Amino acid sequence: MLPLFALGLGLTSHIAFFNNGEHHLSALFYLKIFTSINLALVVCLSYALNVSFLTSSKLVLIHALTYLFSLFASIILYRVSPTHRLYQYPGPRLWKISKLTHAFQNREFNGYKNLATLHAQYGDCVRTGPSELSIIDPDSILEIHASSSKCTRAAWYSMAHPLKAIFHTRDRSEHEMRKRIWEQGLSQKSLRAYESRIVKHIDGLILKISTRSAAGEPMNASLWLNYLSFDIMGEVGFSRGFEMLEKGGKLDVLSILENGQKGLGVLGTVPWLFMLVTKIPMLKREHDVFVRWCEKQMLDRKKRKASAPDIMEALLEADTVSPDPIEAHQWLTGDSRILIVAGSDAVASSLAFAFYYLAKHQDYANAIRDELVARAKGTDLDAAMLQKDATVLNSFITEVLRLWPPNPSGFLRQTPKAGLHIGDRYIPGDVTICTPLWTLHRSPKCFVEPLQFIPERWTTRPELVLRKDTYIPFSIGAYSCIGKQLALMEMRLVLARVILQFEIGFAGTEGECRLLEDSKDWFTFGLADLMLRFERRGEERRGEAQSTSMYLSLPILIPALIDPLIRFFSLGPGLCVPENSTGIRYLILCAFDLGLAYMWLKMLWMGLDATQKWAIRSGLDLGEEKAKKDGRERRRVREEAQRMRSSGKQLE
Ligand code: HEM
Repeated sequence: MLPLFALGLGLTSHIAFFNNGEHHLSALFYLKIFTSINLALVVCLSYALNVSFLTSSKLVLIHALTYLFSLFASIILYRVSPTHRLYQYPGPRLWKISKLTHAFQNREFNGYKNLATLHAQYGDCVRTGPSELSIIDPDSILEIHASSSKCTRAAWYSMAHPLKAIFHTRDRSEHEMRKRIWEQGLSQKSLRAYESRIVKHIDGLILKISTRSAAGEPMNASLWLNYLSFDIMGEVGFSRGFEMLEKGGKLDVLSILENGQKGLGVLGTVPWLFMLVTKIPMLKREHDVFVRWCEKQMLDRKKRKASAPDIMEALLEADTVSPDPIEAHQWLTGDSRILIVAGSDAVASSLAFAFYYLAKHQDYANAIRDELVARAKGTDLDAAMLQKDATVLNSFITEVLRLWPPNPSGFLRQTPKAGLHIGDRYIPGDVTICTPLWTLHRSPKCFVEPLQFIPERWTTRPELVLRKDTYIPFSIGAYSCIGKQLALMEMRLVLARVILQFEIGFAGTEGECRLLEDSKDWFTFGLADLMLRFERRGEERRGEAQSTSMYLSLPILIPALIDPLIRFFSLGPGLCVPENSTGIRYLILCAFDLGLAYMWLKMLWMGLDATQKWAIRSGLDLGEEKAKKDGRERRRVREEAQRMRSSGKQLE
């Protein structure tokens, strides 16, 4: 009788309870309740039936297992049965039964590749979970993501619980409120204020590249770009330098970030499991270290008065007016975490893939360089000019983000209660929809020659773009990337400055570079090594230009500069200022000499080609502070290069 009761209870709890609503936040609670009830039953039965604990335990265990068997059998049968609301959608059977299959398939952090394989096999709309579809139908994008869409964020986003953050907010109005606070630190005015501070860090990278290039050493661009984006994020996010570029591998911050993120690539596919794991002390250690580290950055910033504006400023201000201090703390910790991950990881990976294509396609690097030289017309490389005039550079970046969007597995939305019509397809309510960006951006329905890297599709060959509305590396609509303009500004500044000063090539052969094949999908990319060789363009050109200039101007410079001095100190007859020239006549002749020298130099300058001019300018334009230290710095670079050569030391 009792086993029958347990069977019935399993069936009923599935139909009446587990089959409705969301349960991912309560996994640990259910586990505790189930264990407690069974322990209580052991004790009660032992007293009620007057049997030993061992006997009552056996009895309870049999019935608990019967209950679980009935519950899971019912769940599994329903998920594959024709009565299931997603039955008509094709997909692998094991994925339909449980998202655990998805997690298992992602065990090598290859989530985006798994989704691409499924779409190749099953078409544009694949059932990737009991209640989940992955869709790359071009007609679905606006329906799912545009501001007018009725879809909201899926259960996946509440994984940071109990922390709160803009990225983890599912409620539209709450999200809108938080977004308004974030926008203050990312307005056009703020971006303009960040620019020079960002350039300072880019100069730091250029110095490192110069060192390596002078020593003839390759460098792991994946690593150094990570350091750079992390430093920039520290600067504009928290007004503090993490000094990653300076200290390099000596800091383990990146491994904290890496360990905190990794779990998402596998367990992120099963939100309830992720929540469970991040609640169990033994298992949540890595995750906790990461969250605590982010919290510490936020608390440090809270104590300091920043000398310049940053993104945290508005968030901290909102904190002071919040009525609930605990909730305010959760918001700040959660948002700091998002700022640290989103602000550094996505830019680093986009830049790494950009450098890969620069090394692979030297002709694009040359085209970008020529355009920058022509458009800038001798002015500085500021962000506004790059955004407006650097068409080739911008099309290059756009194409990199098409082929390698930093969130390759895309993002998840949930259909409204009433369901969603996409063309003649009906998707029931409360279904999770995944938009796998990597696969979508490579769909032949959206782009001609979709697997080829062709930046011209965004400029001179628009016929290669079939569906522009499917290009969404930053997402679109209410939940789209709030840091898009900051990210693009960083990318443009880094690429323009490096391309102007260096030739970029693979350290080995292109085939030896495994960036595209071996980078991991941790929701963002865990980058594989990208070993590049940089060759300074400015250095030898500047040398050339300067020595030619010195050589040609000597005949005029010597009399022009020395002669007046000779006359002034009455050291003897002048070379070209006549001996009897005094007073005003003397001054006029000196001015004439100097004017002549200036014209000579000007003519020399005009004789240089545009790239040589840029090389000289960018060499002189490494920031005020550095310009002062230039001589010292170059000596240091030479010495470091010498040391590395003699010891054969690899810094990475
Ligand atoms: C190339 C670089 C970047 C790319 C491709 C990118 C892409 C994205 C995407 C696709 C989303 C939406 C995800 C979703 O809805 O699930 C997003 C959200 C977000 N991104 Fe970025 N991102 C980049 C850089 C940045 C930077 C530099 C910041 C720094 C502030 C940033 C901050 C954010 C934030 C705060 C959100 C959450 C927005 C919200 O919930 O309203 N991102 N990003």
